[in-house]
Amino acid sequence: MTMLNIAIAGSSGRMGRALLEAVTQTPDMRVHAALERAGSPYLGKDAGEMIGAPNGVVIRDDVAGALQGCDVLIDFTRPDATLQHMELCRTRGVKMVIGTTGFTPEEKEKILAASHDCGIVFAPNMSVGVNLLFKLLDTAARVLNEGYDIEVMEAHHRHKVDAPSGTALRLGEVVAHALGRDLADCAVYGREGVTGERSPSTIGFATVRGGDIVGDHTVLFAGIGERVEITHKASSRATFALGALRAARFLAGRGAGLYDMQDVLGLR
Ligand SMILES: NC(=O)C1=CN([C@@H]2O[C@H](COP(=O)(O)OP(=O)(O)OC[C@H]3O[C@@H](n4cnc5c(N)ncnc54)[C@H](OP(=O)(O)O)[C@@H]3O)[C@@H](O)[C@H]2O)C=CC1
Ligand SMILES: O=C(O)C1=N[C@H](C(=O)O)C[C@H](O)C1
Repeated sequence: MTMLNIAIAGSSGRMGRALLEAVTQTPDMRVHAALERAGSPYLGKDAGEMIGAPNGVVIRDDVAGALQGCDVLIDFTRPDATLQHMELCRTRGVKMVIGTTGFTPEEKEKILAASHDCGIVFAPNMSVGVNLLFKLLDTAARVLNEGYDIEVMEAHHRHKVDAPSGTALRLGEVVAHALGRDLADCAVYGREGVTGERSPSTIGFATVRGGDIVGDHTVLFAGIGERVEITHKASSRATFALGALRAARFLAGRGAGLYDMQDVLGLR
């Protein structure tokens, strides 16, 4: 059995902890390094302590050092941090799984450019269920292509900093692509005041933030006399973490290039 050495960025975060737990329980992977930002109160602590299973891996902030001997860096942090980590991975040929959301189009271009030098899986949602949803949605949008108003609704925990979620935006992109539209031209992000009647060519987005909601997404097709709703609800971050580990294993056997979970799951 070949062991994969995994480094985890943002290891004390919500996804960082879920990843520590998942890697610890995976026989062909080991936690090679656990990273946090300079000044973090977690630096110097045993990473395993955060999940109640000390493992001797000390949380550190020197990313370059952590990448030595590392096969894949898994990064669920913030766009600025991910891009900094990516430049170090790029020059060292370390593969990367990027789960961070909230990138600008220009930042996404940088990820594409870096993928010419190292393998990167970049996906706003690593769960199998949501990636199946993307497939189902493509079919639904092609069938319900006239007479149905399309709205994307999402709900997340109170700590989430970006909106709409990366997943909601991808859901919108899938629908727009299936209908031959460009999301940038037809998206409506929230409504207020006297908005006028709904334009049929728009794709609307609605965002809810509260409590500990892990992540709910619904795409609504509202027609005359019927509604179709396609929904996914995540009840644990383990689903995202396990998807990220599948992505890391997928990258192990591949060269440079930009992939997403559709590639990893063979759904393309
Ligand atoms: N693709 C997917 O399947 C999923 C994607 N996500 C995305 O993952 C990201 C993280 O989510 P979540 O775990 O809930 O967030 P958290 O805030 O819980 O964790 C983020 C971690 O990144 C660290 N971090 C932030 N900025 C920096 C920096 N500049 N340098 C180094 N480390 C930094 C934070 O440290 P500190 O606390 O010190 O700021 C923290 O440890 C979000 O973008 C979210 O949308 C989430 C779930 C699933
Ligand atoms: O921040 C989160 O928590 C999540 N973020 C991702 C997104 O923005 O789509 C995926 C998941 O829904 C959880």
